Order: sequence, then structure tokens, then C-alpha cells
Amino acid sequence: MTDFRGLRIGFIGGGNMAGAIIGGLVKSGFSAANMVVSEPFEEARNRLEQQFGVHVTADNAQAIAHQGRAVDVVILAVKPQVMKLVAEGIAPAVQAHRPLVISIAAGITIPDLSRWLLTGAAGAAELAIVRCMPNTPALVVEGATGMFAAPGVSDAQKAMAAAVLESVSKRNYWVANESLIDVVTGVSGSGPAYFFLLVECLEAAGVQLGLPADVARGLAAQTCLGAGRMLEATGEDPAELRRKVTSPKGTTEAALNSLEASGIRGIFVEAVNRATERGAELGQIMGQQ
Ligand SMILES: NC(=O)C1=CN([C@@H]2O[C@H](COP(=O)(O)OP(=O)(O)OC[C@H]3O[C@@H](n4cnc5c(N)ncnc54)[C@H](OP(=O)(O)O)[C@@H]3O)[C@@H](O)[C@H]2O)C=CC1
Ligand SMILES: O=C(O)[C@@H]1CCC=N1
Repeated sequence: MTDFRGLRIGFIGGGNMAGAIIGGLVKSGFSAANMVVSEPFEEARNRLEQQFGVHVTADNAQAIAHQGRAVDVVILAVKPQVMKLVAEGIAPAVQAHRPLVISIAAGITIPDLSRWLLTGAAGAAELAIVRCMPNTPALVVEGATGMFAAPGVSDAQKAMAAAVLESVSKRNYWVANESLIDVVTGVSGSGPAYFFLLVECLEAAGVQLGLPADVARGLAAQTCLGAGRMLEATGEDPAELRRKVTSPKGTTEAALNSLEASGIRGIFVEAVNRATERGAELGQIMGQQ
């Protein structure tokens, strides 16, 4: 099996998600010395340099060819709202060095990205672009990622993209069409926030009913973690695990009946749907620029 840990990787944008992926890559044995991050904010650059030992620069083109050497993979980790500007700016470097491009931006479609990255190109050329949606648990190598490859991406490049994402994600899935990446965004890209909210809610309920805040926080957070670990360790259907907690006419049943009566399932379908639609909408708005 190919060892991808020697890959040279450039990051455009050194924010939350780039930091999470760099942290995961380093934990997985990728060399920080082979990574270069371009980031306009000096404090963020210094933080990344000190924390991980990566090379940093304020010049985006430098993250594609650093000290005269081209990277193998460039990860676009800027907000969707600045992606057009950023992509057009790095277009000459991408066309010259043709790295595998991995975009993690919510909503931005491969056709738009390809068009921006081919700005000024003489004739039609196909770029290797993988669009994916990881999530912040990548920082602790517990990420979940959905990926979609443009037609111009070879099997070897798909393996390279998967190796990068698998180094920070426990679950990595290729999806059948690009629009499903918006659904992945709604389920797992934004998903960690739903679980953090749940912990906040449980903590607040505990406090309201008399527990000290630190105790309520500890119980809620560990219960979230423990439930996740059980899902992983047993491989059982979550519905079955839920049934095992729920004694007939007991306390869990009382709580679950309350949640069902409040329409918990519909609430989540609606929330994921809203996130999915927002992803598609962001792509549409940015693509029209
Ligand atoms: N956060 C998450 O959970 C997830 C986010 N994503 C996607 O990842 C992308 C990044 O999100 P996130 O990390 O949260 O956002 P951040 O704002 O934390 O990171 C984006 C970084 O890009 C920098 N930046 C801004 N303009 C430029 C530029 N012209 N050239 C280079 N860098 C620039 C920003 O600097 P400055 O702050 O100075 O503007 C910032 O540090 C988004 O597209 C998002 O959709 C995907 C999965 C999960
Ligand atoms: O909220 C967002 O738009 C990004 C994409 C997925 C998680 N955070």
C-alpha cells in the first residue's frame, strides 16, 4: 500500500478547519515540514507555525510552490465567500504546477471552482479537483468526511485525497453525485455543533434542576462521549442501543416520550434540510459572482 505521509501539502487559509486538519495530519505521522499554510492574519500564521511547525506565508501562491518546489496537494480552506477571489488569485500557480486540489468549502461547486482556477488559461484544460466535507473532530483524528471527485481525477489522485482525509477522519465516504456533499454538510459537516448544543442543553437542564454547573457539564459531556464510544465499540444499531437504556415504564421512556411529543425527529430533519439548502444556496450565490 502506498505511504502518503511524505506528501507535500499546501493550505490556502489557516483558520479553524485548516488547523483541525493540520493537527490530525501531524498526529497521523504526516510531516509538518512538508506543509505550508498561507494565511493573511499574522497572529494565526504564528500560531500555526508555533503549534505544528508548518511553514507559513502570507502569499497564497507560495502554498502551491513553496521555496521553488510544487506541493502535491493543495487544500482550499477559506470561507465560501472569498473562494472566487482566492481561486482566481492562485489560478496561474495551479495551472503551472497542477497539484491535486481539495476544496473543503461549503457549497462551492466543482464547475465554479474549476472555472475560477482556469482563469486566464490558454485552451481547455482539466484540473484534478476533489470536493469534500470534513468536520472539526478531524483535530482529534475523529473526523467524518464525505468526498466527491470531478471526472478529471485519476484513481491515484482519489487514493491521495482519501489518504489525506482518512488521516483525520475515522469514516470517509465517496458520494455518488456532487449535490450529496451538501447533504453531508447538513449531517456531519455541521453535525458536531448539534452534539455540542445537546451537551449545552443537558447541562442547562441539570443546573436548572439543582446540579452544580461543573457536575452537570461533566455528566453531559461524558454521556455524549460514552454513547459515541458505545456505538463504535458494539457496532449495534443506535435504535437497539437506545432500547437497551429504556426500561419499560422507566425514566428514559418518560424523557423519550417527551422528546417524541415535541417532534424531535421532524426537528432534526428540518435542521439538516436547512443546512443542506444553505450549502446549495451559498454555492449558487457565489457561483453567480
Ligand atoms: N468550521 C467547520 O466546522 C467546517 C468548515 N468547513 C469549511 O471550511 C472552510 C473554512 O472554514 P473555517 O476554517 O471554519 O473558517 P475560518 O474563518 O476559521 O478560516 C478561514 C481562514 O481563511 C483566511 N483567509 C481569508 N481570506 C483569505 C485569503 N484571501 N487568502 C488566504 N486565506 C484567507 C481567514 O483569515 P482571516 O481570519 O484573517 O480572514 C481564516 O483564517 C469554509 O469554506 C467552510 O465552509 C468545512 C467543514 C467544517
Ligand atoms: O457552518 C458552516 O458553514 C461550516 C460548514 C460546515 C461546518 N461549518
